[in-house]
Amino acid sequence: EQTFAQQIEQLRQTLRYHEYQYHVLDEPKIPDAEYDRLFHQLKALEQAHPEFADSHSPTQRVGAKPLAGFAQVTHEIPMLSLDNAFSDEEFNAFVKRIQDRLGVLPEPLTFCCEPKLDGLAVSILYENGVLTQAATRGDGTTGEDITANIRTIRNIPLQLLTDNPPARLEVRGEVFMPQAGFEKLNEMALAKGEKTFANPRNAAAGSLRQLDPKITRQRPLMLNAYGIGVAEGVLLPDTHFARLQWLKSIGIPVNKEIELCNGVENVLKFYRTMAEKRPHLGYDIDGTVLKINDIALQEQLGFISKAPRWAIAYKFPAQEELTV
Ligand SMILES: Cc1c[n+]2nc(N)[nH]c2nc1OC(C)C
Repeated sequence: EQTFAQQIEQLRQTLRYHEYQYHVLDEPKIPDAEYDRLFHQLKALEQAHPEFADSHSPTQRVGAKPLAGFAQVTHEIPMLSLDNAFSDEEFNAFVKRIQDRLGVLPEPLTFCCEPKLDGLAVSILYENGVLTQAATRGDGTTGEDITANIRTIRNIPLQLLTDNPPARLEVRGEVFMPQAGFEKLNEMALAKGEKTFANPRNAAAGSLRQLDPKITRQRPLMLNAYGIGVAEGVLLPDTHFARLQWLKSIGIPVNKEIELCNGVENVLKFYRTMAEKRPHLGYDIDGTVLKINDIALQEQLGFISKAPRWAIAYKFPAQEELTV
């Protein structure tokens, strides 16, 4: 016979596990209806036993009341932008600059290749495994505190799925709105005579800038992590790809198109493959981000004033503006 505290704790663990299977592994183990039943069972138990309230419970996604404004957050590590390439020649020139700078290079040079999601870059801080703060990129140094809104995004865990979480871990990634959700949102806005959004990126930005988390919660937003900022109390893997795999293992969603490419030819093949996949992904991307995978090499290369020397966004030609 379980105590109420044990029932509540067990339901919280079960729901976190199923959120991970669904949102991170894309391998749900139970039907959505069963998940909903467990969720409402936990909600009822927590309401009946407020002495066991816990702000990190999977039920605690919607902030209390609307904010009057957004507080400012200073990024401990600046969130820099990326240098762009618009042709193979420009990408090759990027690689040549790296070769000139590093002199001897591992052969082949391994790149971690990622789709560049067309959303908003955010920073999410977990302290001792629980989500404590989230901010927009802002100007790279200072962003807006959007913690309450980030907490409403279903594929962002409120608690990391690990028994020994880092003291502090800053996850960096892109919040975006899938195309299907964007079209549904605009249909509803039209039906209600409200303003529609020009594209999913604007819809994501508008949804994250809502002062009322109850509105943000109704918007179909998702996160895909692409990097780590601050990390304390944990020994991180020594390649970028392994770091992303580690993030995924502790419950952080990472885009499934990301792959390692050895040598420039394979990187350019990845770029062309992503260009072909682009119309069928179900979300907007505006190019790829191609990063030196080895962290030691990244640190040797460092950053130009505003962007890293070790990464470049190879963008697609601007898509003809879709008239919504
Ligand atoms: C600004 C940015 C944006 N993106 N998007 C991806 N996929 N990776 C990535 N990395 C970024 O910056 C790091 C290279 C520092």
